[in-house]
Amino acid sequence: MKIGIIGGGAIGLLIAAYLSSTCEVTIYTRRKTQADLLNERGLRMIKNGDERIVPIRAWAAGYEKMQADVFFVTVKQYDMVHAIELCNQWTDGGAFVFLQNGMGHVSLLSQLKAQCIAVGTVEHGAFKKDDRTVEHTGIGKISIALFQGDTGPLKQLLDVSSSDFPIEFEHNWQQLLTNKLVVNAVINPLTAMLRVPNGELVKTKEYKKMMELLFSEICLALSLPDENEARERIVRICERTANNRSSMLCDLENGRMTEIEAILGYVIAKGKEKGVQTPICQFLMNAVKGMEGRGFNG
Ligand SMILES: NC(=O)C1=CN([C@@H]2O[C@H](COP(=O)(O)OP(=O)(O)OC[C@H]3O[C@@H](n4cnc5c(N)ncnc54)[C@H](OP(=O)(O)O)[C@@H]3O)[C@@H](O)[C@H]2O)C=CC1
Ligand SMILES: CC(C)(CO)C(=O)C(=O)O
Repeated sequence: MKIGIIGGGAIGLLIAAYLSSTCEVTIYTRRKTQADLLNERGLRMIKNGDERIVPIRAWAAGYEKMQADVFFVTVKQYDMVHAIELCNQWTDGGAFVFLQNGMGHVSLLSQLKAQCIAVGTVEHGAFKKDDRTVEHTGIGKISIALFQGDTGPLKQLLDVSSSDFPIEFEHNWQQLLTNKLVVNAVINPLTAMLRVPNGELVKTKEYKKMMELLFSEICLALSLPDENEARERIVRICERTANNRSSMLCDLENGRMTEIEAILGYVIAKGKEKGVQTPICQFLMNAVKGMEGRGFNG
């Protein structure tokens, strides 16, 4: 099976490392320097302190046709517009799986000229140490749900799923993404603003209250059907990833843009549609946007 991975970041490198033992994998990077490095020196995967080198093929995206049975699109939300243009121009077949956190990408998917489109969530923790090195910091799974078309080549992913790197299929894409959205909408902005690891949100009494206030607002804005289940999921993830710094906190610490627009921006927009006020979400969104691109000393 041929796998194309668009984006050589933490998640792109992680998927490449695991699937290359059973599939023909090509990573399509944004920068030619990264593709050259991966081709010359291989991908370095670190897990539990052990490292292994995985020989890999990489190309800079946007120079020649990209071919695969399944493409995983692993760029961040803010690069999605360009990624869709890239896919339309340089692919002419294959199924697409979009693995972004948040919901911003969903409205862009109708612009993709493809027969089979799926979305998914990633429960692994992955950290890109340099352009060829990824550390697998938290073992989880990838869940995929069909967004448009029929499952076609996606079914083959079940054959390459393993206990080390499970890939599962869900029926309802909206539910799959909403469940993850709520987790990210609560944990990410709070940890980013308070500058604490995920576990602190459930350990510190005052932070737990902040979390509950934010969660209540999100429940109303999204009309969540089962609040208790959603609350339990958030607490479970805070506990399971207690020492992790959320991706939003890491982005701010490193002076990068965040995915806040695709996460809280979406919740705020949904609130507006329903006439639900979302002052806490707006407060946090402004706080995070104000900190973007500065690093914490800026
Ligand atoms: N890391 C994690 O543990 C988790 C991440 N996710 C989600 O997965 C998604 C990806 O995250 P992550 O891998 O951490 O992000 P990274 O920033 O590490 O990787 C994104 C990659 O996309 C590349 N890229 C951007 N535009 C293009 C383009 N036009 N063509 C080819 N490549 C491009 C970037 O290249 P360049 O380096 O040149 O800018 C970068 O390497 C996000 O939505 C995130 O929320 C979900 C769960 C866990
Ligand atoms: C689940 C969580 C909050 C883990 O850190 C995450 O997805 C993120 O940091 O973006």
